[in-house]
Amino acid sequence: MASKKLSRGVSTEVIIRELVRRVSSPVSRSSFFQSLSRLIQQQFSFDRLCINLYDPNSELISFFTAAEGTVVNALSPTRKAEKSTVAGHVISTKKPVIITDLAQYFSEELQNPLTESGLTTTMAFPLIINDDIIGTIHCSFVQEPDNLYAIMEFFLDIAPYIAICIGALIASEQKERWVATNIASHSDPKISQEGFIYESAKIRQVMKTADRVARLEIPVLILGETGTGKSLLANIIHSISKRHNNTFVHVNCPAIAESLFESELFGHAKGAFTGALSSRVGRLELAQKGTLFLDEIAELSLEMQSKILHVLDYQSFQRVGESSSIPVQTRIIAATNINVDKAIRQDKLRKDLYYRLSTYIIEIPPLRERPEDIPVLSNYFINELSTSQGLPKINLSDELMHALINYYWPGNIRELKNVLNQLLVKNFIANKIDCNDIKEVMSMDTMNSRIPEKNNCTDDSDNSGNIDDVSMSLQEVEKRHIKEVLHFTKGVISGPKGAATLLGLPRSTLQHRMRKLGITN
Ligand SMILES: Nc1ncnc2c1ncn2[C@@H]1O[C@H](COP(=O)(O)OP(=O)(O)OP(=O)(O)O)[C@@H](O)[C@H]1O
Repeated sequence: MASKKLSRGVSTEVIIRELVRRVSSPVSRSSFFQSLSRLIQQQFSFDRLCINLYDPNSELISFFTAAEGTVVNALSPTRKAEKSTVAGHVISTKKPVIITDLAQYFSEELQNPLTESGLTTTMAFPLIINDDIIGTIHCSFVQEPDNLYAIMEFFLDIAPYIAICIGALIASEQKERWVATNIASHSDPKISQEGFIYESAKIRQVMKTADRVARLEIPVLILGETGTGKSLLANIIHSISKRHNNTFVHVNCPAIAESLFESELFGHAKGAFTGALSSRVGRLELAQKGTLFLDEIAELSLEMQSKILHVLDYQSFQRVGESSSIPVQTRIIAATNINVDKAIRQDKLRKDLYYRLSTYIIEIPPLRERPEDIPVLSNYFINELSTSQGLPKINLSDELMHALINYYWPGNIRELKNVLNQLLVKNFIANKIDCNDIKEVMSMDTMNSRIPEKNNCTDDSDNSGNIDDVSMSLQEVEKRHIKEVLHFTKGVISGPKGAATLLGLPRSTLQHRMRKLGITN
């Protein structure tokens, strides 16, 4: 296939809208990929197009779906993200790669399957959501195209949207999987059909409220500590609202650099600033008729907060570098894990925005205040994690369950999930788990105070780090816990053995928290 000149007939904006439209209704990976491939073919010809997904925990790359075009037999569908490979390099640097002479680039001893299939030129781009790399997209050619630069620009424009679409598709696959495994047992009243697992009366009330609020068109503010399920609840509100056939766009506010936030959210006109080579649709517009979820909204600058207030008041916005207003029918759900009164007093959160958002506030209580949820959540996660990772299940003895129920859970459900994951791995390696394992996994040296004295798990523990000490604020507890984990990982933040993985947080979120809590590494 020879490369033809890049047609500017269809703008990237039209392609993006078409992609978003496709993922807004139920779609399979292969039909999404075929549509993408067809839309790209309308712009220029290529010989191979492929998308890889990346799992940071296992550091494995897998095909999103079968590649389009030239067959490259030697490529294994799941492989390690080695830096010596094109995909591995893009994943480790988060930067695109363009190679115009594959045969020369890869030495003989490092034969590349692409070269063996007759391809000479390849370009690969990172697929990034909220600063986390979820995969790579590769486009390869038998002959170097003469419009290589224009093709590169095209992919640079479109890659962030492909990432968002793939993220949405995978999230909906996960939800479907959950429904498939749990609907059969949904006579069990402990599991909500929408994917929120609970037993407590407190969460029953939260779900009741969410169900009512979802049917209204008002903004919602979700409050709760980190890892309590604010993002999951926002997603549920969207999926039971009238907007469920349109897109849910999740924006993790602190993960986007302040200088880029406005154009990320509102889009920009061509030439609006240096580097704005073409116009771009923002995330607000991507969520047209759907829901925009602004996570950790109080971390935004006051200027950006006032622009969001404008959207709420006038249902319109302006792209950066454009003077005309674009009407938008997007529902805004916001969340924060900070104390809002304090944030308003400290001028971190605009009072007017808070009032506008707080038409309806849903507060998710921390896990330690609803211990009834711990057994049902634990059993659910053990099933889910052991199935997805092919690990044998564990039976939580009364003693182990007691330890889980009496822990303070500063990282809430995210931390519980992470602890159970580590226990599954420990059990797989040693063929058993006991209180010592649980203590080790939960950094119990400092967090053991809630385990009753009679519990065997405490017999050799030092109770000095008593987090029930009323003088200790939650922030202090969080700070102390993060410091402990960093000490344990010898300062390593990312990677499978890093603090972010142990705490069950995205790396960028952990770094943000460390900055906020004044923790230097
Ligand atoms: N009740 C629940 N049932 C099942 N899974 C849950 C529940 N609550 C939270 N989770 C899971 O726990 C993890 C953390 O939840 P989520 O990201 O929604 O928390 P969050 O409050 O938005 O956190 P943060 O403030 O750090 O953004 C996710 O994997 C989510 O699916």
